[in-house]
Amino acid sequence: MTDAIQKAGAGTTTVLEVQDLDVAFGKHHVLKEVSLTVPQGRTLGLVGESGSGKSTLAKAIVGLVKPAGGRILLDGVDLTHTKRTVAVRRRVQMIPQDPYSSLNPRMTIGETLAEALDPRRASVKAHRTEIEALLNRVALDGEVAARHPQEFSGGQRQRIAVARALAVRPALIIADEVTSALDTSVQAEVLGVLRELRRELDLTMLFISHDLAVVRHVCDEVAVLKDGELVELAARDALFGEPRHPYTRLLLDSVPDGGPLRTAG
Ligand SMILES: Nc1ncnc2c1ncn2[C@@H]1O[C@H](COP(=O)(O)OP(=O)(O)OP(=O)(O)O)[C@@H](O)[C@H]1O
Repeated sequence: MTDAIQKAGAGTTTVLEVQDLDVAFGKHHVLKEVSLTVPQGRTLGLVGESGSGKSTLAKAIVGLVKPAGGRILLDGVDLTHTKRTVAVRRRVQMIPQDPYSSLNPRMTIGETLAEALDPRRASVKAHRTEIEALLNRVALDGEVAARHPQEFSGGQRQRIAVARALAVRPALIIADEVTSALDTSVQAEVLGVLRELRRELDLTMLFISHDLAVVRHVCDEVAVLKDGELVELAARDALFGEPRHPYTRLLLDSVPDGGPLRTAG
């Protein structure tokens, strides 16, 4: 870590704590001693060029990638040394990038949400009220529960994916490029829903995006990854107003309006 990194959220409960995380694929060292925290009710943005390691960090947190070193703590429990039981996996919910492949096409929206609410008793009938409330939370009508994912637009599917993540009542939501497959107007619709939910439900979120404008719109703090190293972590306004690390300044200079980042390669 460099001295450009400011500790965020002092004095609040920490939900996610990543300590000196190392991930390697063979000889390729993809994450190098990454440390960050996400306090309760806050959204941390994670930005960086393509290949900087953003998705790898998300995968390590949900247990899809095994770290070579360091620790990941969720509500103080060390996930790197804990068996990923169903109960542990439910504590972190990922909203993936692709709304077209993330929902099971054979299940109705109601069945998908019922399963997320209660895997042991995934009955739409038993959970009808909660399902309707979840759909309303993401600005959808309760009657969509009877329909299948392929009947919806990309933005609607992404809102359904948000509802499914909420249904699990996770400690942490990881949103990995949730708007990058969507048109700009639809992006705004999904981001509006997320902002509203954060306020109403006190959600704790790691929000991964290569799009600085989106991050500025949604996040409280922002972490900058460069070639697997965390070079800066600061409150949103500080990062956008007075970036301390030269690489952050470079990223901001390359997009004066805060628009999408240019990617490497
Ligand atoms: N399973 C894997 N095996 C080998 N290398 C991998 C694997 N997954 C990722 N990598 C490599 O790790 C590096 C970081 O990839 P990662 O997907 O985490 O970057 P990213 O910042 O999320 O990029 P993007 O914005 O393009 O999704 C890349 O060089 C990638 O090729």
